[in-house]
Amino acid sequence: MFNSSFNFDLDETLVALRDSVRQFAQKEIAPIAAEVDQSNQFPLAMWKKLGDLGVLGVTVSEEYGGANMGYLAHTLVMEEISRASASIGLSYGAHSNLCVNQIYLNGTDAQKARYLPGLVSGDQIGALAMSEPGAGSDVVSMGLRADKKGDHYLLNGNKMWITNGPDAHTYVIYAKTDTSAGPKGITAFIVERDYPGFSRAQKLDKLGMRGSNTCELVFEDCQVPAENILGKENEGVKVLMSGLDYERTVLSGGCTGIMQACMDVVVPYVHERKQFGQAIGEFQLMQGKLADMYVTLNASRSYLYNVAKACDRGETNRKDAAGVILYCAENATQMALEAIQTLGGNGYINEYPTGRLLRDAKLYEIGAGTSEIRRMLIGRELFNETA
Ligand SMILES: CC(C)(COP(=O)(O)OP(=O)(O)OC[C@H]1O[C@@H](n2cnc3c(N)ncnc32)[C@H](O)[C@@H]1OP(=O)(O)O)[C@@H](O)C(=O)NCCC(=O)NCCSC(=O)C1=CCCCC1
Repeated sequence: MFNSSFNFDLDETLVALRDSVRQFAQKEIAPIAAEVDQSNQFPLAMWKKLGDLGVLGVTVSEEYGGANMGYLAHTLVMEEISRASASIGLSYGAHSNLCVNQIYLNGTDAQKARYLPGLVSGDQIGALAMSEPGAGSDVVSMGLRADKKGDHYLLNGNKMWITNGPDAHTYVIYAKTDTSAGPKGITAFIVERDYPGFSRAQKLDKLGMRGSNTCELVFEDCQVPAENILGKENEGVKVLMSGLDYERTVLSGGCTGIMQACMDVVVPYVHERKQFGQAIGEFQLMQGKLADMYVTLNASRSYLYNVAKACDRGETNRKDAAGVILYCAENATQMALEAIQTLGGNGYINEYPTGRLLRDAKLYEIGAGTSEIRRMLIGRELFNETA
């Protein structure tokens, strides 16, 4: 393992949190990373272990069992778990940020009391569903309908590519309560897996992140009590958009975790691997690769930790949330490619983790908004604010 001595101005509490999660992740998660990838299966016993570690509600107040440590802390946890296994990191992020944090930020006291303790302890698993087969980048055009019938809503339609979908007990779902009102007709709901009319379709067979379970969700006259609206009726776009800013920030820790995992493989390898009578790390071209990886990881972390600190100050913004994940995700993919190149023939066989790191990294250029959507959001905002 390679740990940089540069500490990015993290205070003692954050360093202690990062180090304890690192210790746990290297002991409990790293040894099963290849296995969960090969088996295409998240290890369900991990949820309780993460709950016992106290990291499933990092942004949640103590009242609901959380650690109340904020977004930078959450990002550091995401990074250390993803460094050990990007798949387990992704499922962790979907549970703790997309589901738990959305309920914490937008829920009523009754909703928070009902759902958060079980999700934070790891007894329950959480997911969030926004994308649909026909609404990915253009998520606001979603077709899942929610029609009011007395004291409940009837949901009809599908959600697609849902992380933790096969296993979750609690889902944050976005649906159209007014199909003629565009973004002003979207409502967020909390859906429990046992609600009548709700089902999970088959698990998806993905290129990477194979240890993170993903599926399609099906709603056929699914009955959801009106009290399960998260936020206000027809104001779900606010929940969705602000959630994306936090999601893009915290999930960027998945990218820096993958970059760190690349360093963890490459640094010892250039010492051990001998060619032309010497360690390949003696060659300047290899030292150049090391230098580029180190600087790229530091630059990514610097941007990320600063955006996470802005979230902690209540100053999150769409441009930098999109910016940080754009930068970190593309760097993670490039770094995984360089790690494969550095290991040569060994980098290309599955005995080494580099191929998995590349397959896992690619997800972050697509999920939580594609690179193209991120560039569009940043460029449009920059152009408009400088007009
Ligand atoms: C969603 C998006 C940003 C939409 O763009 P447009 O240009 O239409 O957005 P725009 O015109 O800016 O806005 C629309 C309306 O919305 C209002 N509003 C915006 N922010 C807010 C806010 N904060 N509060 C209240 N209203 C807001 C805005 O006013 C507008 O309404 P109006 O038309 O004026 O009536 C889009 O660009 C995007 O980003 N797609 C990727 C989705 C995407 O990221 N999925 C990923 C899902 S998959 C996923 O997350 C994971 C995958 C795998 C791993 C786990 C996570």
